[in-house]
Amino acid sequence: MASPAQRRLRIAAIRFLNPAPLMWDFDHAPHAERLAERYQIDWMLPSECADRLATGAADIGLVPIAALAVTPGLRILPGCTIASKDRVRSLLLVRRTRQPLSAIRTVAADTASRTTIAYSRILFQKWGNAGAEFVPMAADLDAMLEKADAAIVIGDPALLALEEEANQLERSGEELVYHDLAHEWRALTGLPFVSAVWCAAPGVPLDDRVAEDFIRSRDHGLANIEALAEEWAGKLPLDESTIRHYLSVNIHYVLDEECVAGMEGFFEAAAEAGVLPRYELAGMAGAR
Ligand SMILES: C=C(O[C@@H]1C=C(C(=O)O)C=C[C@H]1O)C(=O)O
Repeated sequence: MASPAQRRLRIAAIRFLNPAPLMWDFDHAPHAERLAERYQIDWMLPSECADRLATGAADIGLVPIAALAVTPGLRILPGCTIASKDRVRSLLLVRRTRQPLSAIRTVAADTASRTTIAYSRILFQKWGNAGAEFVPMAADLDAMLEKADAAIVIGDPALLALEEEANQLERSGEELVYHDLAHEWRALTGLPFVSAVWCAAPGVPLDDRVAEDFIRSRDHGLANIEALAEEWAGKLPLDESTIRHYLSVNIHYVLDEECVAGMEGFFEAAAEAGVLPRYELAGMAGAR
């Protein structure tokens, strides 16, 4: 087999809307052709990105940060993130209005997620409900709420569930509360909600060019939000203004000092709550 230095780097990418700005150069002229010589992109759910890096089936991946605490040897590429500094819209806890957070016994937990599930376990403890049981399920709000008291959904299915909020009441007759988990986290901790970062698997040789390719792609993506809104309005039943707001306000793509502090706060809280093994970010500096 060719060594990683000889073959293309295998990239585990997330197939939701939110990473679209990070992926711009890999998907669009004039850089896509050159990058395709160095990188092979595979599209999948966030939890699968974590699994691929853990098993060595990918070289670099957009990895839910919770995976850092359970996968030895992952290295964070500087500069890029999927984070949110307040409302995110696509990380939802949905519960029945009549059942308060402290009374929820079972939570259907989106199998696409690693990070949001860990944040939610911490939040449930902070809400005085350490006993809530998390049951893994595919993202399908109606099916989840049939099986469990509440549901956590992330990514595109969450954005669509929020759009459907009004119809949902009509369809099921059940009044639901939609908690924006990034907003809840910010309200309780004052920290941004960091979901994912680019990571390299153990043993994968990294030169500066790799980090530069990803940072440049992010910058080009952020300069092309209008084009992305138009492009994605054809792929998802969302209007351009919703997508534009999501990509330019709800999601934050720069792994800056505040996000590094957010990650440190998350790992500290997760270890204290017994949700993840203790993990220290090794002297990471935030990007500007
Ligand atoms: C903001 C989001 O962040 C995602 C949430 C993740 C998780 O919960 O593990 C992982 C990667 C991100 O794509 C989202 O998809 O809605």
